[in-house]
Amino acid sequence: MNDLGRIHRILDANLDRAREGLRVIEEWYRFGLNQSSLAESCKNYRQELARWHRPEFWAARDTAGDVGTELTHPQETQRDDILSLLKANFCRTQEALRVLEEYGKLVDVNLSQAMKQLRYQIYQLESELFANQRQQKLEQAYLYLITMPCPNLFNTVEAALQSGLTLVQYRDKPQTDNNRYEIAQKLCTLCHQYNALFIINDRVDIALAVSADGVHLGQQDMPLPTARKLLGHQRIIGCSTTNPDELERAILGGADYVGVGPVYATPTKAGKPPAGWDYVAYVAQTWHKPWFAIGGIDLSNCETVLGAGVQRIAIVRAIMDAENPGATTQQFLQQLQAK
Ligand SMILES: Cc1ncc(COP(=O)(O)OP(=O)(O)O)c(N)n1
Ligand SMILES: Cc1ncsc1CCOP(=O)(O)O
Ligand SMILES: [Mg+2]
Repeated sequence: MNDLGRIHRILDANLDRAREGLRVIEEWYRFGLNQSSLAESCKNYRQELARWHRPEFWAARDTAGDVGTELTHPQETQRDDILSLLKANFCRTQEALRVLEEYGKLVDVNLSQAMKQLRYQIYQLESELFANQRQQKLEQAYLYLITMPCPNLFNTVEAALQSGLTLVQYRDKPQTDNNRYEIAQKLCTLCHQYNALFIINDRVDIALAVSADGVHLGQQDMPLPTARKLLGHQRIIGCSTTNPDELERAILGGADYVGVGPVYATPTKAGKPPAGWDYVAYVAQTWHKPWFAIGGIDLSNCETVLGAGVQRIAIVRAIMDAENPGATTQQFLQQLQAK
């Protein structure tokens, strides 16, 4: 085989690779998310790749003589969750397109240009998927667990995740940065194993460092527009609010959700006065994205809170301090579902 034949062989393998990666992604859009327009985009990209697959590329195929068929990285045989599976297939597709773009330059400049364009389109698709995926999960979350430092932090969070919790915030004020980073990393992995969103309190840098799903910012934390610049639109930003002015700033800044409270005075946020039920009612009328009532909520007053127009709640002590955090999580979820 001459060099041209070898290049055709590379193009053949990578056209297949890109199509396979896209097919895996397409199936999730179609059957996992019921998103027909995104599934359709994948199908169109696959068809475009098929149009570039010329007979001379097929003719150069030599599967039996491919020295790479035996090379499998251990990470390829197992994936932790659906997101890592999708990420791996986006990566596979983009790499194949990059190879096609480079080797295509030696054969057909139009093919090379088309592959470059397609690669950008796939990047866009990936960004949309991950942004979308997070927003959808947020929409579906009615119970938000906020952690507090405790000796059995991981077991407590895992028990809640096992009971169906899908949204966790890591809040750990008196902590050194290196410990905070390590704990955040472990919690992030744990939450993603259970397909739950993982948010970091206060710290945009830690959120970026551990690839968390987002950050929660209070009025004393980094300004929302700055955090948005750093985190981009793929990640979630939540804001604490206690009055209509703060809510307006959150709306203008493009917050994805807001915390509303404290609805009751709480030792977890000692000294912060309750925001008042009028403000709760105001948010219910004004804000159309997810919002979570927070502060002093437990199983004994949850029904009263839900009776005041609240649909979502954020909890620290009532779960973190519970004798049986899994059972308590279940009881909160049952009360929320009954509404
Ligand atoms: C969901 C949610 N709502 C409110 C807060 C409080 O944030 P903040 O006012 O910044 O106070 P700290 O939690 O940082 O003490 C929150 N963390 N989460
Ligand atoms: C962080 C925060 N912000 C307003 S109230 C609160 C703490 C809520 O904690 P708890 O659920 O233990 O009352
Ligand atoms: Mg804060």
